[in-house]
Amino acid sequence: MQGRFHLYEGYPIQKITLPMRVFKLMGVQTMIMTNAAGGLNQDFKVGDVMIIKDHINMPGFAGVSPLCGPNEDRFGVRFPCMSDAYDRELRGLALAVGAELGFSDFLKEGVYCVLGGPSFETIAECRMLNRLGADAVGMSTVHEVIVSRHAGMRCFALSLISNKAVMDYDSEERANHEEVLETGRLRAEQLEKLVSTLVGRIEPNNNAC
Ligand SMILES: O=P(O)(O)O[C@H]1O[C@H](CO)[C@@H](O)[C@H]1O
Ligand SMILES: Nc1nc2[nH]cnc2c(=O)[nH]1
Repeated sequence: MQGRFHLYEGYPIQKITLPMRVFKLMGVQTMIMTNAAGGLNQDFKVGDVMIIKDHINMPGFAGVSPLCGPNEDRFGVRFPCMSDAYDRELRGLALAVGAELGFSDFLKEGVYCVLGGPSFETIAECRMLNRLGADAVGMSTVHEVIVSRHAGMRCFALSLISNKAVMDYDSEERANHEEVLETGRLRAEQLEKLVSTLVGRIEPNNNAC
């Protein structure tokens, strides 16, 4: 996909994730997703690329899930497991490929937290999310992962740390979308290289879920 749909654009969550079911019907077995996210982990720098190892689904806590409603049995079970949402093998492969490409300095692993947006977080919200165990915060990806996993597709996802979440009341920094876009432009080539090399290393017969 070029781009994606977001809750903050007003789309129902089932429409946001409809493409995942189309991919499943087309025979796709592995989903690779990328996003831009604010860095909550104080060790992260702008421009770091975080391999997502787990997520915190804030809208899910409030009952906003793409799987709400009657279960579509032809895709998956009523109560899908999420403790293995981000494929361990692909994460390891991505770290190895990143090292080979000389990207280890900016390649990290961590937990992504999704919020509804479109407002960026307050300082108190950033502090809370960090204490809850989130390393990065954004407004996408998790809904797609949930529907992909429900349908038995493997998931791999990367967050580009496009800005640092503001955690300090004395800070003059302000989250803004221009910085998000600019960081994306600066890392685009390396991200493309990382993903295309990774795709070339995925064994077709490794894909069975
Ligand atoms: O998650 P993606 O769409 O990559 O982008 C992230 O960056 C945008 C905000 O700057 C929001 O869309 C947020 O979700
Ligand atoms: N929620 C959220 N989404 C983002 N996308 C890019 N940066 C951010 C951020 O700081 N917060």
